Amino acid sequence: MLFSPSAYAIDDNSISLQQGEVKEAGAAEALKLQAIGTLADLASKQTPVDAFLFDSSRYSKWQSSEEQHFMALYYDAVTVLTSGQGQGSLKSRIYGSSSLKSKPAQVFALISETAKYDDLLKEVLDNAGLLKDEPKSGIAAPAKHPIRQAFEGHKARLQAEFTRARLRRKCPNIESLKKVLAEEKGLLRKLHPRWARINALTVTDVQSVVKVLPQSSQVDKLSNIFDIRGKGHGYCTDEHIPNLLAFSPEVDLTNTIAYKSGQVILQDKASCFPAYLLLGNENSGDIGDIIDGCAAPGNKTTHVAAIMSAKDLNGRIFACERDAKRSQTLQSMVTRASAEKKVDVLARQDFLALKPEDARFRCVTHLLLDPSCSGSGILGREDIPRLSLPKDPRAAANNNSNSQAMTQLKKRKRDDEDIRLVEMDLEQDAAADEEAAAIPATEERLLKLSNLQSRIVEHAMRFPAAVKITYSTCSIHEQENEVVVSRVLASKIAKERGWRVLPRESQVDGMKRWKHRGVRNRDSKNDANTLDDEHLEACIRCYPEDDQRTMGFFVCGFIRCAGARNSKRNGESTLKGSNEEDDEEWEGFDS
Ligand SMILES: C[S@@+](CC[C@H](N)C(=O)[O-])C[C@H]1O[C@@H](n2cnc3c(N)ncnc32)[C@H](O)[C@@H]1O
Repeated sequence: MLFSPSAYAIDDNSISLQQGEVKEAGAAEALKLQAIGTLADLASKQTPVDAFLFDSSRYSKWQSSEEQHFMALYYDAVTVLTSGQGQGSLKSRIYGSSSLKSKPAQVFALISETAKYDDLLKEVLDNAGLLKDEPKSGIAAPAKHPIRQAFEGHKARLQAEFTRARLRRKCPNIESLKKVLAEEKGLLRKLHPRWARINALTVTDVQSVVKVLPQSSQVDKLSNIFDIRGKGHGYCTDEHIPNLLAFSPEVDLTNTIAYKSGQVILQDKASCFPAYLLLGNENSGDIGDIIDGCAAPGNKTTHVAAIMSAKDLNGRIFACERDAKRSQTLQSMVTRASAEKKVDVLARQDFLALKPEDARFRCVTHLLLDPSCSGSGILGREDIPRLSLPKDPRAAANNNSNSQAMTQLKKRKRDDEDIRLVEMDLEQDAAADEEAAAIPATEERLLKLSNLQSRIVEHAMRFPAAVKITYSTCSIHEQENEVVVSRVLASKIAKERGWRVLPRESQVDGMKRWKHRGVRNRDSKNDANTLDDEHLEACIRCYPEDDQRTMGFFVCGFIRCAGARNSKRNGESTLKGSNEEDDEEWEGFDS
């Protein structure tokens, strides 16, 4: 029997195997076949699962190291799926494994992509009777590349069955087949757009950029970007965040000049909330300098810079990052977004070690805090597959002897290489975030995280001129969200300095209109969420896989009451140039 679709269930971004099912003869080999097909699909980036079926010859020319890389990747996938069933989610099994030769992110992407097409592959393989012919050891053969050889041996039969499977679904072409398969699996409901923020630091006219992007026709509803029935995908302008566009996930913007030159930044919609909430409503008189306390890889930092530029605000942005490697990514991202003139990267700097009374931070009025969290809102790679694959070496043979063309080519390659390095950094950061998300969110872990998160917000409240803070996480857990807000509001420093939550009615328009607000006692068992209804209204939540199609996210704004801002005890009044004559003591609010 083949690897049966009933042997696993795709649920909540994880695939869990039911014990025993995959031990059937040939199951592992069938999965290897599925893996090859899907891998071929991802490698070609233009045709779906049949890429290998129709053109397996292309892979026979590949260098052995690349072949080995491919082989290791799907052997790893088989290992993951056939061992450790019932021991945690797919993600935790991959990221927790010490025996994989390939990158965990690639193995995850391979399996989740394969899972999309397993029904079709099963049908094709079943009908081709492939495993029936090789009953003992599946389709494996002993020579150099057994799976490919076995596959090629049955190619004609597989091709015929594949065509029949397509025609049975009344699909005139591969593109429509992909769509039907996605519908069969209910994947369309789960599809996540490719969110793209147009960078106001380099672009003044959004339309001029959109014109040169793939899928440049505008659709009116978000759900219509997924409507690919022969009409093209189009893009949709977001209704909450300025300069944010949604594309179909199949649209690859990373190859465009606009992306490479930093005019377009790929950033989930929810991740755009904090900077917009922090600055969207502010005028030049309200703002001094800004600290992004936990900045890498820099999406929110560059968003802050873009809003400041669009509003013609003068302050500086201090972008603080504790981790050395991620500090480099942050610097690259700041450069790529053309934000260097506005941003001082404080590399390897623990935000908690910054001294609020340091003269450098005298004029810091706004702080954005997006600390490490459980990452439970991060969408799995089955929603956003990102797989780096070796390049087809034949593409490189396309050389030109003309020296001018060669020079241009070299330059482009250098540029591409730079982009690739930043991409790799971002990819590794994303993988690390996913890795963190794969660690079980035990009560103990959530409590530790929430302790640290509360400390970070309370530390921000100590900056003498600070008047506004946003706190955000990509977690769906109350313990890291509303509970942190409760704890912070109850803290000594918040009371002393007159901090309170930014009420919904004072929020910038797009955030005021956002429908998902804070929750109480959904998962916290310790009654630590003491927020009243008004506080909950002030909190903003995002849920993965609802009709808004964002990742899971939380953000809350804090502001300082007017009376407290003028208190001399708290340092300077609010902004640059304040005088220091008033010596009265601020006693703080009671609650
Ligand atoms: C969730 S990520 C931030 C994502 C970032 N805001 C963005 O939008 O691209 C959290 C980052 O904060 C850093 N971090 C955590 N605690 C920190 C601290 N105490 N000081 C400085 N950086 C910290 C982590 O290394 C990590 O890079």
